[in-house]
Amino acid sequence: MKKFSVVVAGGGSTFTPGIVLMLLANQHRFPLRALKFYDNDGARQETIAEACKVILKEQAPDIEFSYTTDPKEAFTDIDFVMAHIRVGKYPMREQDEKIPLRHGVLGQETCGPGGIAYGMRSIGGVLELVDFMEKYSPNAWMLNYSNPAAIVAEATRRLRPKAKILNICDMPIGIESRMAQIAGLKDRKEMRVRYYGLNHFGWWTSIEDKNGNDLMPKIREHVAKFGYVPPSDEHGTEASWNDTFSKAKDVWALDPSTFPNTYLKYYLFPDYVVEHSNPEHTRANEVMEHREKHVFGSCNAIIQAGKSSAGELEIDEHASYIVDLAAAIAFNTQERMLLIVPNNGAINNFDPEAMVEIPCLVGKSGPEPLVVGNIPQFQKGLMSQQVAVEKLVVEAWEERSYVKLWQAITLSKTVPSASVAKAILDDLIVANKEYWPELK
Ligand SMILES: NC(=O)c1ccc[n+]([C@@H]2O[C@H](COP(=O)([O-])OP(=O)(O)OC[C@H]3O[C@@H](n4cnc5c(N)ncnc54)[C@H](O)[C@@H]3O)[C@@H](O)[C@H]2O)c1
Ligand SMILES: O=P(O)(O)OC[C@H]1O[C@H](O[C@H]2[C@H](O)[C@@H](O)[C@@H](O)O[C@@H]2CO)[C@H](O)[C@@H](O)[C@@H]1O
Ligand SMILES: [Mn+2]
Repeated sequence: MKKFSVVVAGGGSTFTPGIVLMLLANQHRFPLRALKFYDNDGARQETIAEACKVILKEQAPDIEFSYTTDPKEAFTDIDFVMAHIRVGKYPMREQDEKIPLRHGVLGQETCGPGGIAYGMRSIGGVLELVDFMEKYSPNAWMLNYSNPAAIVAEATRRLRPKAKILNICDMPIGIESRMAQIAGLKDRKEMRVRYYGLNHFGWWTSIEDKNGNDLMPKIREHVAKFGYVPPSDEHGTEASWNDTFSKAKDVWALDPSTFPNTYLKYYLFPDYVVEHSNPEHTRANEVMEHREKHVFGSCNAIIQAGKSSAGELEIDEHASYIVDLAAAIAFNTQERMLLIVPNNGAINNFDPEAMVEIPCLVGKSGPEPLVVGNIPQFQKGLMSQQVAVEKLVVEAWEERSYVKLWQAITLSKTVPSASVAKAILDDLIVANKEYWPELK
């Protein structure tokens, strides 16, 4: 079987060790000859990389491993780029979440003004990765899950239309895992789903088992009472995430014929989110206090001891969708996956140039979207407003336009008025002066 060369862009990510463990657990279906890390923060990456070096030496010494901050070294002779960068890292995520709250508007990583600010930072970073890939390994594919995936996907559609890049998200994977548990199945892959929307803004319309039996009624009975909180939670979900999974029951009530992506809570219940937010301590603080501390603490322990058992790194099961995708391209498996792709008529009564998150069959030439057909007025109205926000952000970045970015924030369903939008925008400009293009 052919072996592949992969570069992880954003090697210093807290998700890198879990993804490396997942890649090692999937060598039978996606074997590696080489694995490289690339990051623009060498110190952050070195800690993650030196610990992963110990793990790789123990488990797969024949995989050639290296890490670098040099794009030419990183992107030469690779088959896949797995990209998960966070431009501005957690300190800027904290600003994305706290600045809107100062103006009575929800602060979130990928939604609302926070997501717009994050998008204005991410576009340049991801386009740079695409250009490195095309310069040094023109036949490679980029599997991008750098957020905000919706804005990044629109930017790559518009500004790198020929690039071999697939934009993906693991939120549906996580929710489907919970749905499978609720339905009494062992794994989400025992389900066959139909879904449509934008990234972090979608709905399931059909869920069947492999024999075509409708699982919606059983799942619906649970979601109506408990949202996506499963009967037993072996993973020990963090409180704020548990609240999000529980709130899905209220989001579901707005269209009981479907199941919602959890992110719709931010657009349909922004008042609830603001009431339950602490402007001094947001999700970014939780992640820095938990995931970042845990991952870097484990990596340092592994480096000190020279053995992986000294740390408590866990395989990122959800990330196996990345191998599903890479294997589908490498071996033409025709895997059925939710991907963020140009609509191009798949949703018949929606903008053909919108980037939509829908089921696709994936093979060596990339994704082949399945037809969705017409969508209802409620979802169409919500999606039209949100996709206009995402498109305006990309136009604002490309044209360096203050007014278009003001329009984008004003148009967001999470923002009450143009005056509040302007106040938030002016604060975000100051906070992002190192990262955004200068607006005129
Ligand atoms: N698509 C999804 O469903 C999904 C799921 C989980 C995480 N993510 C995304 O994965 C990314 C990583 O998340 P994290 O919490 O581990 O962040 P993190 O800050 O721990 O890691 C991000 C890394 O990217 C690096 N980086 C930033 N800008 C860069 C650039 N221009 N070039 C190269 N490297 C750069 C940083 O130095 C850092 O090491 C984020 O974008 C996050 O939103 C997406
Ligand atoms: O607040 P964070 O940084 O913990 O999570 C934000 C990300 O949340 C989603 O990814 C989840 C995923 O859905 C879940 O199953 C599990 O794997 O954890 C992931 C990260 O927590 C969302 O899809 C991402 O886009 C967000 O960045
Ligand atoms: Mn996501």
